[in-house]
Amino acid sequence: MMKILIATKNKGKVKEFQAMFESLGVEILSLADIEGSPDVEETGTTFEENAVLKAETISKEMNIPVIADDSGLEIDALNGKPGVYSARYAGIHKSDEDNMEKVLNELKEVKDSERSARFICALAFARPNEKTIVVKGECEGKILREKRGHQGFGYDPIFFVPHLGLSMAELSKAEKNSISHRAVALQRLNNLIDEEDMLWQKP
Ligand SMILES: O=P(O)(O)OP(=O)(O)OP(=O)(O)OC[C@H]1O[C@@H](n2cnc3c(O)ncnc32)[C@H](O)[C@@H]1O
Ligand SMILES: [Mg+2]
Repeated sequence: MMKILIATKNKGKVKEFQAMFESLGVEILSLADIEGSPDVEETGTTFEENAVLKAETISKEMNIPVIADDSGLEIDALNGKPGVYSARYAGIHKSDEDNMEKVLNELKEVKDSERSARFICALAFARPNEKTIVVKGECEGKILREKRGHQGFGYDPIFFVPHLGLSMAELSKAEKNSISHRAVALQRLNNLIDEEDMLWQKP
């Protein structure tokens, strides 16, 4: 079975990639499996830049193919914030809970009709001596007034998916992985790789 390293330390992302890659016959490793792996500083101003930075740094260092995910939440009433700062919105050492609380507080006075938001996921696939591929996926929704559900990770409990009538944290793993920003991006990456005739699974 082919193995791919996902350059992330986020356990929520790793679980979702493992589930989504299962059907492609690819085994997923993450930076959590590699002792002493470096923290790549996310200095980019876009999701794509940060994904490329993370993937290329680790791919060069280890000389293997690497996928990196840079993702986050864009809220229209906050002019796109927290955006690329989603992981550290409430501060560097703050938790998902703190981040959600900050968002809920900032949106206290915002009407239901103006609470539109989207999750964004940029994936970069970096390989030694090849051009890096970057794709982006989105998932549209609205910010709730309080947390709902216990599945998923990050901002999922405050993100409402209108066409399903549930929060992202109320969806089963399979449901989230069929509609999420990460699923859309991975599908796009898979299509590009098929076009390049470079299938995940080598014969
Ligand atoms: O950089 P790595 O090591 O991959 O891990 P990270 O957690 O720092 O990941 P990002 O820099 O991409 O920041 C993503 C932020 O957006 C949140 N996020 C990303 N995908 C999400 C999802 O599917 N559901 C809820 N929140 C998500 C996540 O909780 C983080 O706060
Ligand atoms: Mg990060």
